[in-house]
Amino acid sequence: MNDVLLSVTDYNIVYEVEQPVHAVRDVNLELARGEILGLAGESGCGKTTLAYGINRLLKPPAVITSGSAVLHDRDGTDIDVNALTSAQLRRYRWDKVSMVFQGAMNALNPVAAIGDQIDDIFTTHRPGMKRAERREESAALLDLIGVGRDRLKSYPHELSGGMRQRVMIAMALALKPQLMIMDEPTTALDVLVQRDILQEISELRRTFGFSVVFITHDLPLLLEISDRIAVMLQGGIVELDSADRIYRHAQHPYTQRLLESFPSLTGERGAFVRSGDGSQSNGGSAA
Ligand SMILES: Nc1ncnc2c1ncn2[C@@H]1O[C@H](COP(=O)(O)OP(=O)(O)OP(=O)(O)O)[C@@H](O)[C@H]1O
Repeated sequence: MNDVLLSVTDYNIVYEVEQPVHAVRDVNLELARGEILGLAGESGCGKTTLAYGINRLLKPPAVITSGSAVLHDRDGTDIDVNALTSAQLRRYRWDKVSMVFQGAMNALNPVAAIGDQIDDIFTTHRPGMKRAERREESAALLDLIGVGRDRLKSYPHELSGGMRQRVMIAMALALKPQLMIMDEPTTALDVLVQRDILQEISELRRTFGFSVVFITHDLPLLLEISDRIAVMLQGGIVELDSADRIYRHAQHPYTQRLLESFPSLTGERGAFVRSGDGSQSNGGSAA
């Protein structure tokens, strides 16, 4: 099996408005299977546009003007994302690649029990599954993500924001995708809740082997959870390296400035010193 899950090559996206906005510029990126890649950079640098491109969620006036995104499926086929027809897209999204947005928890249907909402994904995408199997899978997902199967019959308003966001993550995991794109998935949540959820995502990807593209403004948080970090500036990736090297030896002046803008990183060293194996740091505040 190819160790690379996704190859993005010479990728450009333009919003074709009166003054065209070149939102993604000549991006080249290879995402490894099982890797957590952090996407950092200030507001407007093109992070969401790039993620939408990879998931074919862009709408006019956005146009992919050149380049390609290829997903190397675990079954051995290469999927040219730009070329997918709408029927193929239905299988690609959720099945191969899923996405969790900031505030996704508010996208839950307020008048349906969460168990039924997870069940719906299986009904749509796995029509061969029997009702009892769907129920068991939904229950297992709620256990997995720390909500608990006893909540199957709960309605969204009966759950905290953190629990609702966990339900959205459970839904994103339902079909065992190979890539999860998370766009500020925990920004709206309390810092401790956020940490618990991120810890679980990190463990789950070890168990299931999916890759994560994690988008956030919160560089300290990215340094903790990412294997590698890509730093974007004005649509381009200016630096891409292991989180550890970004933290200790950032090369690009913009990355250095970005690090300096977080006093918790540049003040007393230690708060965010990552362990030698590049995994979890010894904690520190991302607040
Ligand atoms: N529909 C649109 N029409 C024109 N320009 C757009 C549109 N959507 C986004 N842009 C522009 O594209 C650029 C990239 O935006 P994008 O939302 O991808 O950045 P971002 O890094 O994700 O920002 P944020 O962190 O604030 O979400 C910005 O200059 C933005 O103003």
